[in-house]
Amino acid sequence: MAGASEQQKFSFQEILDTFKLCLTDSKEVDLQHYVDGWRGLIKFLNCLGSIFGFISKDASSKILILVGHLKGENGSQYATIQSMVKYELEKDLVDVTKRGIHQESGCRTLLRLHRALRWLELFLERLRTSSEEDKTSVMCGEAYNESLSQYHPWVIRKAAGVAFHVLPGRPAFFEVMNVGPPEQVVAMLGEAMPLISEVYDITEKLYAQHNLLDLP
Ligand SMILES: CCCCCCCCCCCCC/C=C/[C@@H](O)[C@H](COP(=O)(O)O)NC(=O)CCCCCCCCCCCCCCC
Repeated sequence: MAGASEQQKFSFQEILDTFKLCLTDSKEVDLQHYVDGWRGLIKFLNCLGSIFGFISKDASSKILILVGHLKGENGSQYATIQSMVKYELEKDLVDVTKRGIHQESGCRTLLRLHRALRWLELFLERLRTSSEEDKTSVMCGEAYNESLSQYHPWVIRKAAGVAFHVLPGRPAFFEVMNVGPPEQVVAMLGEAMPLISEVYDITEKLYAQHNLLDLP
């Protein structure tokens, strides 16, 4: 996040603002902003405790792969998710049927984050419409079961379930989000959700068009 050091308190608003910047005028998804949005989320996750370390580590490693592409000699091809897909498919840089020599393709790496974005969408929507007595662990678990879990083996699902249990309760969770009183959190989410959904939907359609949704 611009200007904020790792330890500094940050607002969840900043993270969602970064995601908002993802959409270009022609409705393409800017990869640098997408990556920055995830960086913010990982930072937030790290504030929740070391039990989430295995999750943030995996997400960070995927971010690093994408940054490598962005900073690489063909970086300009990675300006948007659309240009990345076009470039990698044209140059045969994607393992379409089984894991092979292109395990770190932008397409397969981003797909993992894209699937996690669906979890985020479902979780934030639950958070937005929740009431005081609702449990974040339940909201998080339900969102996970409806999305990301289908791509994970049993051990990961089990570990994720254990981690969800130690999530702070709704009031403390809102506190960490550092947005203001609950009404303000709800309003902020209401404003940001449509944009996150749009980023998700555009990516989903693009991947479907090119048969990339099952990349190994
Ligand atoms: C608030 C609690 C946050 C809980 C996060 C829920 C998601 C649980 C994901 C569990 C992932 C476990 C780590 C390992 C995953 C990998 O096996 C698997 C497959 O990778 P591969 O094909 O390269 O082998 N990787 C993935 O599916 C990518 C997972 C990326 C997860 C990123 C989660 C970031 C969460 C950010 C939290 C922000 C919370 C904001 C709420 C207000």
